[in-house]
Amino acid sequence: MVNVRDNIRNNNNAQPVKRIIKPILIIEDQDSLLVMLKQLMLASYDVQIHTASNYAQAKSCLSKHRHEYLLAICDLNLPDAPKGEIVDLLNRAKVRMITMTGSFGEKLRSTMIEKGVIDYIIKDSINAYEYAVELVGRIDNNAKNKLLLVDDSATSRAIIEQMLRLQNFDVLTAENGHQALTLFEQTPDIKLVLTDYQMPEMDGFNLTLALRQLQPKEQLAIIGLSSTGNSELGAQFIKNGANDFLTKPVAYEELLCRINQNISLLDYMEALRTAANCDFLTGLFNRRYFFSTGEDIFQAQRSSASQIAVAMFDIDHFKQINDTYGHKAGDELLVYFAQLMKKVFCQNLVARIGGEEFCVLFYGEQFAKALSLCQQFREQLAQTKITFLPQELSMTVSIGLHQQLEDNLDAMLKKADVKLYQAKAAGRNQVIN
Ligand SMILES: Nc1nc2c(ncn2[C@@H]2O[C@H](COP(=O)(O)OP(=O)(O)OP(=O)(O)O)[C@@H](O)[C@H]2O)c(=O)[nH]1
Repeated sequence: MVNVRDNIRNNNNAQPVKRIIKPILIIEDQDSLLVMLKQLMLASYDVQIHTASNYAQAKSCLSKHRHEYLLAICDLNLPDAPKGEIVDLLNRAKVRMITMTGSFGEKLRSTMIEKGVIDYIIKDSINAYEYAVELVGRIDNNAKNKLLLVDDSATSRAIIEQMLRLQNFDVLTAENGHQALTLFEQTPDIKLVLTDYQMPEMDGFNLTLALRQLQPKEQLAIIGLSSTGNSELGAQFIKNGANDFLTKPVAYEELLCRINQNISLLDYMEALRTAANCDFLTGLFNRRYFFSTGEDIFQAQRSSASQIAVAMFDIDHFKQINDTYGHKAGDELLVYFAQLMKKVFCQNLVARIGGEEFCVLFYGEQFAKALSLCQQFREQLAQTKITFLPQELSMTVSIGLHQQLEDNLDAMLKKADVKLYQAKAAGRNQVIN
């Protein structure tokens, strides 16, 4: 649990407000603290907050809403329940809780863990409240993270699963490596695998090796579980491709710290990948990604004697749109344009390769649809009115489509570019192929 240090943090109010769908219950008898916590929560999240100043009010809230709450943040000592009875009440209502108290003691700490609280926070500074607010966001976010727990011991599996569910993770379980692999292949969005070593059919090392064939360390975290007294095992797990390891029996706080750290690292890597490969304004792939991935697709299609087509798109008179309505309006139109591209060309490689220039690579079964999809996109765009108050704006696009295979992707793009300029010269708002 956390003993929060008293250092002053910069409050960055520029951060966007995150929406939390399920309401939160705050139980606190001191009005000033209740108001402060509520304000901190509302500054960070768009969330509905219910409040209670004592045990009786909390009971009344739970009787009406207990199935709805994401969690409760509760003061342990309430005027009408001074011995922490609120924890049992929340447990009976099956509502997850973060407890807050003015004192810290080892006995209290272990009691809180035994009673299944998410976290136990000492109210010693503003940081404690900020930590609680941050934790709420993480718990809400955890529902989006799929974890696979692999252990042949039903008891150990049940204990760890309960710890993970307490933190709101989406948990899948398997009894051995084979089962885990099958589940993983059916559920590609699993983010983290927690695996025991000794299991029948396929052990943790072989599972780790097999998973690494499917996903690299930057996209899937694997944490090995090794038994106490076998220090070799941890190192072997890492050598076989695991990101981390833990000793069994697993301590709740250590498990969560390791999982959170590994997930944060994956999220960070994902953000870096997005920043490197995607255009900031539209979210489409950028020029660099288009050329590297496009070249791989080109070579694969060529070696299998498959056909491939490339289309270049350029918005008509875009400078005029910027000059008349401003750069912000221009940006909005670019975002709309990109969204429509994602929708119409969803099965193809789409990228923004310049200011108002976009590219699509058609391959596989999509090759035959290239011309009709380009026509459909051009027509739909021309018919759309985009609201940019107080005006309604519209735009058209010229498209050059090249469908004959050339020596390389670059040569195909050059041919598509020539056709694009023919489309511009012929009066714009048309596809030349
Ligand atoms: N708003 C906005 N404008 C951009 C962005 N990137 C490029 N542009 C603008 O796109 C315009 C492109 O203008 P031109 O190359 O002259 O072409 P055009 O006006 O579209 O004319 P044609 O292509 O001949 O139909 C320029 O005014 C750029 O400033 C961007 O990210 N946002």
